[in-house]
Amino acid sequence: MDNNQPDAFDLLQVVSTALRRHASKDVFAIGGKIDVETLQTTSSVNQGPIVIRWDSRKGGQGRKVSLPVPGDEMSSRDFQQLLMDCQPATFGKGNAEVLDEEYRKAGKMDVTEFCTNFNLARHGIVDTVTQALVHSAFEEEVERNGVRAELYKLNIYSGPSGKFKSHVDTPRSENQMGSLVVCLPSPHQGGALAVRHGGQEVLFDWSSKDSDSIQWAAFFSDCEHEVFEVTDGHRVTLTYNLYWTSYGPSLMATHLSALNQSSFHFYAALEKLVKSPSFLPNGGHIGFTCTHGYPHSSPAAIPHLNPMLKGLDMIVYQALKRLLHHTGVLAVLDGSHYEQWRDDHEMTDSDDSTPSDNGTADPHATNVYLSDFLCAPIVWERYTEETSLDPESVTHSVTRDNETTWHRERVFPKERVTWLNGDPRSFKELAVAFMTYGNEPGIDAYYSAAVIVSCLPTYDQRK
Ligand SMILES: O=C(O)CCC(=O)C(=O)O
Ligand SMILES: [Fe+2]
Repeated sequence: MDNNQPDAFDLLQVVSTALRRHASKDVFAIGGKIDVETLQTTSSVNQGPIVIRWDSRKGGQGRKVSLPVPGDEMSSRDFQQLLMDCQPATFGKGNAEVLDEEYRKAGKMDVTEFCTNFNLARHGIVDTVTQALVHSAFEEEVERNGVRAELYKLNIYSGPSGKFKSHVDTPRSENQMGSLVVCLPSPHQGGALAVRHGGQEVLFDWSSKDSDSIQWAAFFSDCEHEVFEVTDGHRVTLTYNLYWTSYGPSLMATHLSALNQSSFHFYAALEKLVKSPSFLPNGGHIGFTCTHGYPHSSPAAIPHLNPMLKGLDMIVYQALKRLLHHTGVLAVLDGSHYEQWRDDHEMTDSDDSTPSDNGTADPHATNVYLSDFLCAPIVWERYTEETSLDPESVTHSVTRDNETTWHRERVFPKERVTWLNGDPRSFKELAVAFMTYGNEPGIDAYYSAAVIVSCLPTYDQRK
């Protein structure tokens, strides 16, 4: 073995440390890149280069410059004028605003002095920040579900000595969660941004000779950061303050008034249905078969499932939740091979309480096995004459102190569900729910489809 090679165990240890339980907190700065080429082809309306417009102090005229700055003389002159129209950037020291070029050497233009066609939302930057940072800060912070970015300043750090020494940004409100820096296409050398937190550092080096991309970084407010010296060229940035919002993309599942449901045709029809005395007067379950697939592999994923619903599934979930409080996303297990097996062995259903048709032939209702997770972990089922593949009574083993015991549990109750859009088992997109393992070698599987099921109270209760 090469002694200079690190031991695989040490390498693994580094990975484990990085991924340790609270690793989410280690995500404190993220960044990304947009190629200028992509920029010019992603929108039919807002095509072309990034443009900055401002009122020049020279003659009070409106000026504009495109980035990257085209090679012609006039464009270079406009860019020079932008440099001249920027003011020396200050920074906060205690309560005072200080100008000290040893600490910060940069030009700035306040947001009231310029405008730009650069559009954060168009490039998904805020979406990415929300996705990556909101979840890193999630834990107890219930009201922090999304992020809003507010343009703050244009800054130009020019070579040979543009810089901003180590500092923490002053929060502008208690809702401020971080800062976002977007580096516009302009050739420069040096000027890397270092962001530090908890003894770790992330470096964003956007220096480039050919200014072919927009690069950005976002970080939490409590991170110390610094811009190293720009040795050549001009590093042009837009800075944004990032604020928490109480509403975010994943919140729709719990934010029931987010959508005006009454604008949907089906909502009025559904409301009428559940208010009708002739519809399930003794109560029951109503279900909707999801139109998208939701792969999940553990019960722990359940709390995160509702926020992930897509399209019509989310709209129906909201509607049912609003009308009938007890609504959940579940799986329907396809127990057909158990039923076949049972019939072949001329056995009756093990559970006498299995709901029946009650004499009313409702073509929309079927008896199904429900699971409260969409794709259960492998459940070890021991084949016995009586229970082979019975979804209602899964047998699983627990090994403790080298001793294995077998448990039988009623994990997948059979319920009668009235379907709003058809029994999921008639849809073809069923996902594997769990695998069973018999005494005989061989593996079998149940299949499942995601459904939204609500409990409908009796008519007297829901009146
Ligand atoms: O330009 C950067 O990368 C960071 C600028 C900065 O830290 C600030 O404006 O407060
Ligand atoms: Fe800063």
